[in-house]
Amino acid sequence: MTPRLFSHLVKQYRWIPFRTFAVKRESKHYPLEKIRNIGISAHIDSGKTTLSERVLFYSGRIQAMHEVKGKDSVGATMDSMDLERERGITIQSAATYVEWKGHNINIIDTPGHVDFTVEVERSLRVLDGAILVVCSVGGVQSQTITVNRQLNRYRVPFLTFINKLDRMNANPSRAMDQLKSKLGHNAAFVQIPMGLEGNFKGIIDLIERKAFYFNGPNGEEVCVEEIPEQYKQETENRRRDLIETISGADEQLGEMFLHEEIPNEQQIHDAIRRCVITRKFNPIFVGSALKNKGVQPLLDYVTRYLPNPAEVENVALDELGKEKKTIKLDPTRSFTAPFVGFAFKIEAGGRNTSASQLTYVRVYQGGVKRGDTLYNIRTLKRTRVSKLVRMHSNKAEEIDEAYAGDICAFYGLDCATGDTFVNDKAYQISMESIFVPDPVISMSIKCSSSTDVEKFAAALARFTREDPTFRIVYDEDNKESIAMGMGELQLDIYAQRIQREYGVKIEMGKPKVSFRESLVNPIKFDYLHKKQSGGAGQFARVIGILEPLSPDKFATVEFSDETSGTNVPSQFIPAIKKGLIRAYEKGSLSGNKISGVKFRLQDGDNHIVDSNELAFMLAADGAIKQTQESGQWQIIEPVMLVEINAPCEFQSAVHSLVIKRFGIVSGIEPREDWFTMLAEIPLNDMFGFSTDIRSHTQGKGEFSMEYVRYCPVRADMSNKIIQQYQQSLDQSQQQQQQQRRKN
Ligand SMILES: Nc1nc2c(ncn2[C@@H]2O[C@H](COP(=O)(O)OP(=O)(O)OP(=O)(O)O)[C@@H](O)[C@H]2O)c(=O)[nH]1
Repeated sequence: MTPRLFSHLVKQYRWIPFRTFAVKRESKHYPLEKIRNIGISAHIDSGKTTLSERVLFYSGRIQAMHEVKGKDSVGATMDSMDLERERGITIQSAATYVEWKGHNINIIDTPGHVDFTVEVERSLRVLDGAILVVCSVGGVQSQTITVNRQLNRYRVPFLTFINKLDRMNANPSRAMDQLKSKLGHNAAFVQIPMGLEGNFKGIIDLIERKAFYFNGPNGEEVCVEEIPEQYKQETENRRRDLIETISGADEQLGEMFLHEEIPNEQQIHDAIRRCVITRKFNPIFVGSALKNKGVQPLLDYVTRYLPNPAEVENVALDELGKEKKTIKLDPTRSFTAPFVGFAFKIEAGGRNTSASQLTYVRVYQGGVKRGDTLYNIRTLKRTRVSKLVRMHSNKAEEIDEAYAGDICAFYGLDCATGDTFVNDKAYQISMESIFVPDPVISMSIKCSSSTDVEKFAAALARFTREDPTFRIVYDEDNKESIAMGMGELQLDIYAQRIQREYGVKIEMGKPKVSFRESLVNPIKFDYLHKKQSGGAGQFARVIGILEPLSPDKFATVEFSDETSGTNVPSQFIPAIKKGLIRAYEKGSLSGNKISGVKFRLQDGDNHIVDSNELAFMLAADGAIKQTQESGQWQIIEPVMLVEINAPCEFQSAVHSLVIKRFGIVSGIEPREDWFTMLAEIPLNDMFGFSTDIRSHTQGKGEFSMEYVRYCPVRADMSNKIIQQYQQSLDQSQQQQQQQRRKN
């Protein structure tokens, strides 16, 4: 298939329609104070989905509970995709809502695997609060650190649920110490457990000084009793710790503490709420989702401590006017203020359905009704809201209207993830988009049979549209399509989805790491692009320095306009930037992208007639080529932070495995008869690691990893990559010559 045909097919299939099963549901109009938009986020397998299932059950949203990979083979409600149920992992974030004691809680369950991190990113972007789930055995793990970073990025208030207290070696105190030491949280218990592991009976609320038991076959009967004698002293000690910790963060309680006044229950609750909303304090709750203990009180505290949509300041950027300013959005739930909605997730559709694209929208201001006309601020295109729904996992429930603070979904909107919608074309404001990390891994991808090309293109068009971290590029040198993503698991899941959902057999190449090229030392450039071939000529000159960025910025590029005067007219700066984007696509050492450089434009030249955008674009491109010829370049690669958990007897085996893969061990933490090892290992040396770790630990070891930074590759590796690239260039040259001769 030619690249043109391929890209034509990809474009043509962008609009595959999707779900049909919307049911009509009465939408209740909640006041702002009674709304909570929350996410459940955590490291892999901490119990997010299991917890969501309990929340749905206790709130009466579902009639029966099913386990993740449970014996009944039904699977948890929020893991609706077949692959999620089979593998017992969450792949896509899923939205639902419940009513809890007069409150409307909109919930998004997110995946734990780092490969699907954009799902967490987009959810946290639109939520007002979160539950951070931590396993009482694993404590703070590598993905907990990532989630914590994401919570910080969007300044999301959160509380922590330490789960799995029924497990062997459960240790909630250690987990809390890690939250303090590893994540710098100002944390204290609000609840403590009565017993642990097989002996875990219930929880004690430190503020109310009450014991909670969860009886009945599904823990649905919450019994509140006096605290057993044996826990009374611990309760008082922990309660004191709690008040001291909050007093350090909250002015009002701090004042009382100084004057040795004893705060009452309400005053403690109020102080915690203030500190949670301002992110000064992390209250710790405990329980076991699987054993149905601790979930109902957790929900009570979600409504008590986490903010309602009006308590979180949301701003948008005024796109009109020279100086862009931020505007505070009005959270009032009415049609008075102009509508502002943010598209944070897209489902571009399955194969045999008739409705159109489903777009998840968080409403930030005003309201929207079915039939309303909206404008996409990025494209200024107008669209009609043909169908408005609320999502309950994979089920769409039709509603008539949505207001500020709601999370809903629209059918038929023409948009991309991160677009802002308004109902008044003159009201041009946009909201900050979602942080999308760059892909770190790639594989060649093709369909086995030429008859499936159309379906294959349709599948790729859909998945690249839905997931901004999944990208397809066409490699001209090797004449093949390359799928790029965040990890082997993500690409493997898409390969399986293409086969299952589109019936297309595909072949994938070996995974390849996304190497990059970066500069070693600063280098000056002075490039003149001049062309005179009859008619209008082209003239543009750019002068400046290309500098390497610091290693922490190796994955980015920067540009600075340091010109004075009019040698480079300011209207050509965007064209220069465009030229750079093109030039950075392919380095000359290995054909990989260029990054980690700063283009400092200091001077240049123009011609009154012959200078135009194209000329300056080509001049920028030429300047980069010039620096490639004369500068010293290096190849850089993504390095991962790998966390390995295994029984202590395998520590030296795991250590040598890490060293063999060129890893640098940054810490080993023993706990009971297990240890946790942290190491930085190049992603390129991680292939097949899961098989190795299993075979070196009799199947008991497990690991997770996340991207940390780009680093220069080893010298031997660098030579190998350069050699391979040169060989592939020679080969394609020979093929072209042969082709020419044939023609
Ligand atoms: N012993 C015990 N196991 C639990 C508990 N909660 C969850 N699990 C188990 O832990 C495993 C992972 O649970 P999930 O709910 O899928 O965890 P998750 O965080 O949603 O997983 P990902 O989304 O794939 O990261 C499942 O086998 C659950 O049955 C708990 O409280 N105690």
